[in-house]
Amino acid sequence: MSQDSWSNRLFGGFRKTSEKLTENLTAVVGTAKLDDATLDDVEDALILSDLGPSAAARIRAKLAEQRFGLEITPQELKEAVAEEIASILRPVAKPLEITAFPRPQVILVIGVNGSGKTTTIAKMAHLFREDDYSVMLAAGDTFRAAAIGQLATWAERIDVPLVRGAEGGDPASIVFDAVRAATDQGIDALVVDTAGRLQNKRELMDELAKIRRVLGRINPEAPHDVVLVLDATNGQNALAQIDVFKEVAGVTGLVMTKLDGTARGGVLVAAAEQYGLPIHAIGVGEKIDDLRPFDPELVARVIAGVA
Ligand SMILES: Nc1nc2c(ncn2[C@@H]2O[C@H](COP(=O)(O)OP(=O)(O)OP(=O)(O)O)[C@@H](O)[C@H]2O)c(=O)[nH]1
Repeated sequence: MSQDSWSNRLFGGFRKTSEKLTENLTAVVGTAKLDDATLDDVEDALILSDLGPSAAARIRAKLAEQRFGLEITPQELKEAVAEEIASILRPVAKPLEITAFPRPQVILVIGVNGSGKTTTIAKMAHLFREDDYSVMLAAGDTFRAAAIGQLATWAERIDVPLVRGAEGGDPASIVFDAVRAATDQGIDALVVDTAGRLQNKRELMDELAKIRRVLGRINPEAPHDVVLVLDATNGQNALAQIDVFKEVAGVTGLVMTKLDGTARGGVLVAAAEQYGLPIHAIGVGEKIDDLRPFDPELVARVIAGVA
């Protein structure tokens, strides 16, 4: 997809988030001087738009430092906010790169059911292939037959090999078979789906620990990545999931999905500010090419409503 059509898609996807933030910001400033009361209102507007208290305080402090007592128009305010959002997003924007040697790079994908995990796996596979990497998928979520079936449908649709077992099978043994097959076939990236049963933390933790042990026996570096998929529509609750999964699985990076059609896209900024984990990509739709590595400058402008 061309950069232009992706930015259009992004603007469309983030429309609700950006409308909410710009409405909140525009309500604050007429052509007022930036005083304490206005800064309080700006901070509140940012919190209301899900950017989180910590990012809001940081942006407020920066605005105060640069413009306190000066007149500011709504447009200037949006531009200043965009710049501060970009400075929060820039350090965490890291595309997932295939660098493992020996191959394959093993990427565990975790997240609660319904977060968009399976769809994201297919989209990630598609992105890797666009960069000429070979990909294999492993259906490590054996808890539900539907999860295996859904991954199989995607694998077929995008023509990528899939290693799967029976419902209720041992995920670690599927992952073991998958790594062996991927190694034999010289596959670059092995993307592993996992169960998302957060309700039973102990079981999930044991399951992931077992997958890690098995992987470690084949390749001490594996898994190379543990990517947490978050659903932006969950707002602040998505942040709580980072805490839990960090504890259960040792997250190395994030993908945030469903940024289209939600007014809660500001949570991306909150996640970046509060956790500092790499954000590999963002999803703005259900189609195969609706996931892209994220460009912090563009996303910041889109969120703040600066065209
Ligand atoms: N609008 C939108 N929908 C998405 C996005 N990513 C995934 N979805 C949809 O969200 C729903 C859940 O996605 P799945 O990929 O099935 O999620 P999962 O986490 O694997 O969930 P289970 O299949 O229940 O384990 C599907 O209808 C997807 O099409 C996105 O970026 N935007």
